[in-house]
Amino acid sequence: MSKIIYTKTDEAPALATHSLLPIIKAFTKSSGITIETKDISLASRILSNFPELLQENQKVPDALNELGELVKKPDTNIIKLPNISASIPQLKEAIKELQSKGYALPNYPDNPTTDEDIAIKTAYDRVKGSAVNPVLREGNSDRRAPKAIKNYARKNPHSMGAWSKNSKTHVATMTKGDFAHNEKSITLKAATTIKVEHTDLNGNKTILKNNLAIQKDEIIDATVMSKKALLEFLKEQVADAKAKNVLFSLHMKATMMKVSDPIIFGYAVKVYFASVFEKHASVFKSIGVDANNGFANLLSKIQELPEVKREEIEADIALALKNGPLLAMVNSEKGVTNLDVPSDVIVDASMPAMIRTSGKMYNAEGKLQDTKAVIPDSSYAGIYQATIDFCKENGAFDPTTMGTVPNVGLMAQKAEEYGSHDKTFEIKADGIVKVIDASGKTLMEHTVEAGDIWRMCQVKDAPIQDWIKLAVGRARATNTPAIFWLDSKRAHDKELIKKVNKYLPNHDTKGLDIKILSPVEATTFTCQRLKEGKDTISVSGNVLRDYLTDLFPILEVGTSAKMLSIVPLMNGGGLFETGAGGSAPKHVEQFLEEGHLRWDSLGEFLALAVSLEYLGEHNNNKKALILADTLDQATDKFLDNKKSPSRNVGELDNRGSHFYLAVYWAEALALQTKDKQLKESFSKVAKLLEDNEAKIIKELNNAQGKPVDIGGYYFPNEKLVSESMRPSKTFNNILTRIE
Ligand SMILES: NC(=O)C1=CN([C@@H]2O[C@H](COP(=O)(O)OP(=O)(O)OC[C@H]3O[C@@H](n4cnc5c(N)ncnc54)[C@H](OP(=O)(O)O)[C@@H]3O)[C@@H](O)[C@H]2O)C=CC1
Ligand SMILES: O=C(O)CCC(=O)C(=O)O
Ligand SMILES: [Mg+2]
Repeated sequence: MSKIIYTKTDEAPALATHSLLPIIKAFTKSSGITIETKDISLASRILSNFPELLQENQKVPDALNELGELVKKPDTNIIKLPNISASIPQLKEAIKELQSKGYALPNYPDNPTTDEDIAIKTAYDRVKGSAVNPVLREGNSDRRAPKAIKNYARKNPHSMGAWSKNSKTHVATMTKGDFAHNEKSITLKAATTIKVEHTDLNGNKTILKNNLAIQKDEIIDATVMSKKALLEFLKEQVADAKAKNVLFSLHMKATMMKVSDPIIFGYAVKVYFASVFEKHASVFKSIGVDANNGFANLLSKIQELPEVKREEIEADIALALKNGPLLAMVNSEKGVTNLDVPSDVIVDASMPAMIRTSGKMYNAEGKLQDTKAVIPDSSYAGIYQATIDFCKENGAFDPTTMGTVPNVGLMAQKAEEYGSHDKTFEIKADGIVKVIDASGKTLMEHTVEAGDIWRMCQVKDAPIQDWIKLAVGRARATNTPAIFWLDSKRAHDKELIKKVNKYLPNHDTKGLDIKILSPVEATTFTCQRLKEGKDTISVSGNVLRDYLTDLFPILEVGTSAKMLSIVPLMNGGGLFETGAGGSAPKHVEQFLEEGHLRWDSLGEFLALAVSLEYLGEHNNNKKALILADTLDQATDKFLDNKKSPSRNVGELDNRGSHFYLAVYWAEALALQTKDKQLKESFSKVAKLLEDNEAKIIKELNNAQGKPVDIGGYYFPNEKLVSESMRPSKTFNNILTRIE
């Protein structure tokens, strides 16, 4: 059977799906292809965790779990759109919305004490943060900008802010006491089962993790972020930002690093507003202010207080803001700061956006200003400073001439930091944390203090071998130099370098240019080549995969939404991610306010083409191959004719862009000669679409310019969304008539 699974997710990509999916279904129906949808939206993931509390008609299947099984099967073919990785504030909003719609869900217990509350929190924590991608990614990552996209950017460059040598923008990162400096790493010679044990100063032992199976040849690391060192660092940075008159901005990955980074974020909030937190400590405790959920949590909690108290605290906040450095803003019009919500500023997207904008962010007056970008852990922060240094020295990159940086990323089976949440702990008491194997031998140990964040990461051998193979394959296929971004001075990378040296000789690398450079050296080397118009493959671990596949695409083509993002699954199937970015909450905001959706579905078009090609080859479905080929032609024409959504209301938006893709796809199918049925059928469709173009565009554009009600945010009303995303009766009728 020829089946493609299309994921239903959240926010802008979910809205776009309501318009695009009916087109995809209509175009593939006659080719024996089934498109099945699986709902992995945040709302659906919440609901599937509490079947016992829901009425029969409210229950939803556990689609994520089903997909998690399917990705291990050889013929699976999934198109995965970006989904929300929920921070606690987002999770709470989603729960509230579902409760208001009659779903008897419990509140999120902040400080559970009873067994029942602990069980509820555990269930919600399964949904929290980046809960989807690590489950589906049973393969490594191959992300690149296709030629057509690069050519388009070269001919139609996006704006790039100029860089000045005098820019005061810089990255601030820790020089001691962080994860990078405390890391220890080993490769296991034999399979074992380990436990993680904390012993306090009185000799009391607590098992933090038990029975963790480790495979032969697996690399494990352990490290710790010192709370004291972190606080000292944050205090220095707040003072230094004030002294240098630059914006204070914090760039974390509180969504993906869902245990460690909200805690670090919370310390930044507490340090910035230290005077307020110190003066009102007992009041904050009584109303349950949780800085880890952001400054907005404080603002909303104090609403519960009597007016006099609230006003006193508000005055103290205003004073702290006046005395402290200016804060980078997420939305200056609405007064949303960089410290409001931990998921508003996510390092992979936020740093490139800043670099693209001359190294500036917005201040409270809505003006761009130089910035101190605070990235506490120094493991990867250096790549941004190196990029900033390069831009200061050489000026901004020029999209019309610059090369490209595809990435091959080690990602499979929850590799490295992005699989560490279940092994990350906020330490309760001073003492020692040991990783102990099945024979009782201590493999690694750290002296810790209360409040430190200890974590362990794993990466299995098979994914590493697959990653090296993929890197060589891409270098060979494109005859492009490949750089392994690995630091010979870092404990984890040392182990990885041994494996690269061991497994590279298994491949034919004759004539290929393959190097290992530290991330900072690799950045400078790659940027230099990039500027000269030369291409360089970055072969990186999981975190740098994430960072680099936003950084370079945003500089090269304006957005990572235009990336081809393939995950060849290790057991043979294909996971085709759409773009390399996220679910664009700002786009939903605009859509709800003015009925214009600026989401660009290019990532979906690219993913669909490779998914159809995969299906054609693996299921011997010739029609699927024709659909793939003609879709690529349609995408080329779509770019040539500039049919991407505009940012402005009243102009072509996501829906109109889908219409043009349909026109060009039908035309390409009508022109091909390999399949008579497709030719005949789509000749009629193409004609109908062309003849009705003006009418359809009018119907689509008429739907803009007014607020839209879709009956919810996380769990909108399907009918309302569908109606608002498919406002052209003429277009809808043509689609139903495709045979
Ligand atoms: N694969 C996945 O599932 C991923 C999920 N996420 C999740 O997405 C959410 C938002 O993350 P965030 O870091 O803000 O990053 P986003 O990538 O969603 O947004 C950053 C900006 O990139 C631009 N952008 C992104 N995609 C498109 C597109 N298709 N068309 C046009 N412009 C686009 C938009 O710029 P502008 O506003 O200027 O138009 C947008 O505001 C979070 O919940 C995060 O966890 C993030 C990354 C990957
Ligand atoms: O899963 C997430 O939270 C984000 C994933 C991401 O940013 C990426 O893979 O590029
Ligand atoms: Mg990313």
